[in-house]
Amino acid sequence: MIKAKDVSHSYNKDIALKNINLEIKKGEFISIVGKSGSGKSTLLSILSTLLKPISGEVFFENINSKNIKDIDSFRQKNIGFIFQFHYLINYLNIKENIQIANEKATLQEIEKLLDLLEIKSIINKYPNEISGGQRQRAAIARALINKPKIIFADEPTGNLDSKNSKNIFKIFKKLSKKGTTIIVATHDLNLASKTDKTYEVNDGQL
Ligand SMILES: Nc1ncnc2c1ncn2[C@@H]1O[C@H](COP(=O)(O)OP(=O)(O)OP(=O)(O)O)[C@@H](O)[C@H]1O
Repeated sequence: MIKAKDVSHSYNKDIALKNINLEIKKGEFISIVGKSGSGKSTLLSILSTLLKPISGEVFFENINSKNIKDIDSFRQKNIGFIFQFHYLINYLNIKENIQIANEKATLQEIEKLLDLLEIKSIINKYPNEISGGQRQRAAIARALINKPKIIFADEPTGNLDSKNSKNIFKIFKKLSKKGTTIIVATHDLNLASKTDKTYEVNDGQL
């Protein structure tokens, strides 16, 4: 489903990634670990096509990411993003925050998703009225409303305690069992051990 071929990247003259080769299959739940500055976020940004590598290629179902038009449309339809900070909009309630990602989403679809994430009761609450774990789950709901085939999550539990972090990984596991491909960068080796496969980035090498 996702393939990286000889991917290297540098910022100015600093090499961030060296010759990465990687293949991720449909429905796999993958973690990327490594110490701070090792290149996890850079790899995630390149794999998700948000960042163009200096050299090498990334493919999604055989679409080369160099094919900007096709890849933009693929990204829009098929990829969901979750970040360390939730980026919910404070003056919108949770339902409205989710509708921002998909204005055609029905109340029934939103409720079903919130039910899956066990936060149905907060649908009319505002981000500053709920807990950090609930906010992150709401951000996951927003990423899921378009039914993405692939989810990229960069340190999604970075702001959460261990109980909430474990819950988020349980949700990812559930989604991957239903066929969603999930790629998570984390510094938490315990959480990484819950995924199907873990890759370590060390000084830009996999
Ligand atoms: N926008 C940028 N400009 C210049 N250098 C950058 C930029 N982003 C990352 N780097 C450098 O690239 C290397 C890899 O950074 P990256 O953010 O991918 O690591 P990381 O493993 O995600 O780190 P962390 O766990 O701290 O988020 C580091 O040396 C970093 O300083």
